[in-house]
Amino acid sequence: MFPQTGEWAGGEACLPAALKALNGVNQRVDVLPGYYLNLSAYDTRCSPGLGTTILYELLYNKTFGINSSILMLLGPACSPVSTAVGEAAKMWNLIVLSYGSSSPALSNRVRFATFFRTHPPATLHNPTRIKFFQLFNWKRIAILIQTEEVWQSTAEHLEQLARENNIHVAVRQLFDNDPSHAISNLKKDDIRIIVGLFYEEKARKVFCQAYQQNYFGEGYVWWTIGWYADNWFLKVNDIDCTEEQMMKAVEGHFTTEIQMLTDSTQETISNITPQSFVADLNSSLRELFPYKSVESVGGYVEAPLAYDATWALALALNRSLNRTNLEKWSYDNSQMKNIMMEDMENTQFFGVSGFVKFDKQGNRMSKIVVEQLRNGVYHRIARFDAQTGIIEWLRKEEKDGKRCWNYKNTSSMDR
Ligand SMILES: CC1(C)CO[C@@H](CC(=O)O)CN1
Repeated sequence: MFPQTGEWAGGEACLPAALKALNGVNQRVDVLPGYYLNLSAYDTRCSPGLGTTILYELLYNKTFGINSSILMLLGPACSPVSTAVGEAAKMWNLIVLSYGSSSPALSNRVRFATFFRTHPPATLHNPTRIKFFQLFNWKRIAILIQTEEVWQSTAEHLEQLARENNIHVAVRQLFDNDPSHAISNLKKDDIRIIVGLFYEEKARKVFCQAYQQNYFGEGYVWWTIGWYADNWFLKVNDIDCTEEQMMKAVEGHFTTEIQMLTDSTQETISNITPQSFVADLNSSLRELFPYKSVESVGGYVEAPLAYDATWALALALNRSLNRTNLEKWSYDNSQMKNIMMEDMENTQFFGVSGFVKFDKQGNRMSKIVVEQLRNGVYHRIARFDAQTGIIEWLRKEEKDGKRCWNYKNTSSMDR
């Protein structure tokens, strides 16, 4: 399931990436020997209703020319579609492997018993936020949340981690469309460290309000999401602030985002390096989307996750060959589903998105990259691995952590 339009058209780049992985799998004699894996792709348009309809057609009407059961589902991408399809799929013992869904709700193993994902949940940002608060002895924070399930469940997880690490969440402000009241409450409570959980369009409204209420500058530390468009704060046509005002409001804020392409130059499971994967994908995307820059093709950043998800499915099926007969697969074969679940949980390999391994909730863990905006440009300053607790500083002047942001007096920020 690869959305080509809708809220997030991630399938634009992720389908070509998945097909490249499939091609690699089918060329290997040591993976699924004697079998040829075929992928039938469908555009869900990021719609839960359409995704559920496609699932039903695949399972029953065979109108897609499929004369046998589908073994596994690659996708959906968008969280709302994964929520609908992922909850239904378990009724047919169907393994679902998403490459693009970030909703923390999908970690619920009761609702989504057969759901796996190579795209980590949004909650993965939280250990990194806590790590930095500890580094700078920031004991009192606030969370500003757009009323969307993905952000509210991320906020709940962040509050739980904060409590466990003696960090006080002094204010938790929710807003739907207009953040002005929430911002004035943060200012009234003299909050200095703010974690903002909202989509890009709302981020513009938040920082425009912060400017108008003079709630910005060196005494305030904003933490937001790193996967907005690079110049998101300059798209001022939907807010009543100028570009210059927005530049002032957003200056110095930090972002966290999941690292989806490894920095390694080592060959991956598919015997190619991550760099040659990118070069190959770019040339394909230039042909498919000649009027777009490759970076602006939907799902470009997540394409490595789709490539690795395809390899993960193939390797899991390959493992199951030793214990079952794929020809015997049918939707009422729960015993075989259990074998495939175990094989998914035991599948691990080095892919183009880094090391791939699924935890008991079907989630894959990754590193988190921390950036800071300075004079309108994002600078990568650190990378954090929540599993090892290791922080890598990516710029030497930050090594001692003291001169990171040349604030004259950090004590003003630990209030
Ligand atoms: C980082 C992002 C853009 C988060 O949303 C994901 C889509 C979703 O969760 O619906 C895709 N990747």
